[in-house]
Amino acid sequence: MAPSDRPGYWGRPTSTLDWCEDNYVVSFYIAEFWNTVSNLIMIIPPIFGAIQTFRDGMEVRYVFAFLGLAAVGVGSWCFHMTLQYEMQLLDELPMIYSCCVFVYCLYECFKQENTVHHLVIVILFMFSVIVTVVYLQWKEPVFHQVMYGILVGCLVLRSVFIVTWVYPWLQPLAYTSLTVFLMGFLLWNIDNIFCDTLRDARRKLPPIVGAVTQFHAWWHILTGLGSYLHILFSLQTRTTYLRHRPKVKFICGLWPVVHVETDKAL
Ligand SMILES: CCCCCCCC/C=C\CCCCCCCC(=O)N[C@@H](CO)[C@H](O)/C=C/CCCCCCCCCCCCC
Ligand SMILES: [Zn+2]
Repeated sequence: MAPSDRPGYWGRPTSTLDWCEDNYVVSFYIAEFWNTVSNLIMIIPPIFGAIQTFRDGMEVRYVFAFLGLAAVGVGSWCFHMTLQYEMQLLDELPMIYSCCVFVYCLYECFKQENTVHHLVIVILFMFSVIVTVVYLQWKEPVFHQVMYGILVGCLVLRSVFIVTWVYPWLQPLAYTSLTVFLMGFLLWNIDNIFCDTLRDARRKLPPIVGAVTQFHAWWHILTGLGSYLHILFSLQTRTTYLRHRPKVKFICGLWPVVHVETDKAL
């Protein structure tokens, strides 16, 4: 049966990008199976992070940071499942918006509690609007990638400043986040550059190799983890500055969360 006749087929791909994973191979209902399910790491932990942050009475910007990451995960799930252009926007535009929230959190971490810096908000809002309008007109993925890269570069510079000059003891968390993120970026590039070789290898080798060599899926996992750790770093910086005595705990001895004691904790 041709893919277009199968139940669950979402229609001819209309996205401007189609990744290296072969389409509709694992499931009739999911165009890129591994690229889709790997988004769970970007959805589930940040939701718990948002709940914990809300319960601890922390500033709402950190709840938005966690929810922004979860929104990227949901958008990315929809995109890889369908390969439809509208879903691609649901994946890529929230990457810009949530990164702007991260930038705001990290550049405003040494300000009085619950103060709002309107100028920074206006600048980041204008940046988001301009990127959105230009990208809707000029459907060039490299434009989106460069804009996203600029925001990540701002986060890296600010993180390095904080752990060099203010809180050196946060270096392990900051550099783990950065290393994990950059490893993901390396695999994202390998997946794009060596796609033909990877596809050939997958066809000749056992199916398990096909699953573990989906480097775009690994990019989701590593960038999801790196971004989550980045929010923890940002939260740790902020709560240390506010003298809220943050504690990093490991759920099941494995998964890191920041617990904070504030007067507003529920
Ligand atoms: C100091 C640590 C920095 C951590 C920064 C974390 C910022 C995270 C912000 C938002 C979360 C986004 C999570 C990424 C989800 C990816 C979803 C995805 O795969 N989307 C694709 C479509 O499926 C989309 O087309 C992919 C775009 C990839 C763009 C890659 C550009 C990366 C640029 C990295 C530049 C590094 C600069 C380093 C400077 C020293
Ligand atoms: Zn993706």
